[in-house]
Amino acid sequence: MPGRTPKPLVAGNWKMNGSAASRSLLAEIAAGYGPDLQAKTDLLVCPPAVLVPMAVATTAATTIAVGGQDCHAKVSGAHTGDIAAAMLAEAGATFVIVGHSERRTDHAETDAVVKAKAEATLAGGLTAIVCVGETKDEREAGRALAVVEAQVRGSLPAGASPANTVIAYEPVWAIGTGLVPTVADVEAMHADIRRVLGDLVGQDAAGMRILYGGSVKPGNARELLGVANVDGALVGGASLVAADFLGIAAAYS
Ligand SMILES: O=C(CO)COP(=O)(O)O
Repeated sequence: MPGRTPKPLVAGNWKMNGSAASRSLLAEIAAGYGPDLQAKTDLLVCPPAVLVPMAVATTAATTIAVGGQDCHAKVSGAHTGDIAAAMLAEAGATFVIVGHSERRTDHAETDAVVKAKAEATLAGGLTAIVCVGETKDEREAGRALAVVEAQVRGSLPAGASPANTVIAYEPVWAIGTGLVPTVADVEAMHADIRRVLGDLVGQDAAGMRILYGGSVKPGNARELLGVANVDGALVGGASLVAADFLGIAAAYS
């Protein structure tokens, strides 16, 4: 059976979790990521920045990619506590998550800030995972599609292509709650994001990966990830348990 196009990506966002002991989690994930799984699904782990070198070293003999969870829009300078895309790249990361709703909320990141960070990611030679998603109030008001469309238009980096940019649709109300949208709602949203990408990048839209995120677990992965235009998952809590993360990755096998 031919694999899906674009090739699905299952990405783990560890958020502010993990320690040096997470080496064993990564070793377990690596051990379970066999040739069949590798052929169908790409795997990425995004630990806190200080754990990136450990994750890179632990996965060095595998095809598992490592990413950061944020970067600054500037390449260097007086930005205490921040980290540049090039620093993540030097540590061996190849992806950066930008515009996660937790950062949009905790750090008041606007679409313009997210776009600048995504552009810094591309300039550093890494792939940006640009996160978008509506709140519960916005969905209940019937504004989900419009809100996400505006976020995609406002956050997509200049020069975005399937090789350097991934979109992650994460409804804020589904993150860490166990709640998930209906298959019909996921299908409608992902189709709409594809349409908007068509406006923005033309034919390249077809090859750009659009991930779903928000309470993805092994038990719902096949249903959610099997939806048209869902090209993988951005996984929070379940990415911290090897069997769960691998179980989600197996959704496309
Ligand atoms: O925010 C998320 C991934 O970035 C999703 O988190 P959960 O999978 O824990 O709901």
